[in-house]
Amino acid sequence: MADPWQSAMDHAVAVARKAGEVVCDALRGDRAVMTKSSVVDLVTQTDQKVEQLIIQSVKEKFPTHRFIGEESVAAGEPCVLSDSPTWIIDPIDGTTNFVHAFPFVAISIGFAINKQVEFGVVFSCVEDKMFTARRGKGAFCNGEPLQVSRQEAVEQAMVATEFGSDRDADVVDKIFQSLRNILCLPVHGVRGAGSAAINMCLVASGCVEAYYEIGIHVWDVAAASLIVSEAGGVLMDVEGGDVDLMSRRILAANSKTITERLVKAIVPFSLPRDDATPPKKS
Ligand SMILES: O=P([O-])([O-])O[C@@H]1[C@H](O)[C@H](O)[C@@H](O)[C@H](O)[C@H]1O
Ligand SMILES: [Mg+2]
Ligand SMILES: [Mg+2]
Repeated sequence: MADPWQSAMDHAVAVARKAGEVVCDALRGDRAVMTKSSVVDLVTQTDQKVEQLIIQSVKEKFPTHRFIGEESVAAGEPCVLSDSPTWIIDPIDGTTNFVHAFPFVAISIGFAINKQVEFGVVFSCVEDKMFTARRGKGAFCNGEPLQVSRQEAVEQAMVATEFGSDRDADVVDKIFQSLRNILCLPVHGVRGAGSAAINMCLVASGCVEAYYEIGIHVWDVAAASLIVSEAGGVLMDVEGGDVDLMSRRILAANSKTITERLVKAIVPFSLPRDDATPPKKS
């Protein structure tokens, strides 16, 4: 049977590529910086412009579909994942990188029905890498199949994580305790690309064995979560239960063995859920 969502996925790839051109062009010019939840939670006009570009272009083709977009939620739209077809958009994942022209930024577009991600598209535009996954049909980078690493010895693993944008001293202490525990397992190394979506695509590509972070949002990880699982990886909560994309926490790895070792090392904490914030607009 023909895939009912193939045309939506093709559209996502096309619009992600167009958005990538806008982002790469903007990287060559001035980038005025604004702040959101804190002085280190950054946003630019390009984030807003790219989100509008994606939403408008999807609306023209799929007028009944719903959206969860990072910048729309920041502007007061609700962050609700219903059973309806929903596009989950991060127009620039890695805005801090974008502001500093650190060359890892991605456009992330996930598409969910019945709260399940059906396809995911992550375009790392400076690298010109188009990561795609369709549920049940594998994960790809520029058309080449992806496979997670087969390394199950944590002592020989590379782990990706991020410091996030929370500067509360207690939170920062917990982040450092986790890092200390992981470095002393020991592991080969700890890395961070500055983009949750790219970190997860690195797991899917077999370049790092795992990525974890507390503080991410659903738009950072929705698309890449499918890319990881379709590449043979495992998704979990940082305390070891089922992953919940609204919970602000994620652990993505190549295997259950690695996730179980990391769960013991990560110092967990909780943040308000993405779907807990009441919308500012009625
Ligand atoms: O704000 P944004 O650049 O779209 O997304 C952020 C990036 O993915 C960053 O690497 C991660 O540490 C944050 O948790 C995300 O919110
Ligand atoms: Mg993001
Ligand atoms: Mg973003």
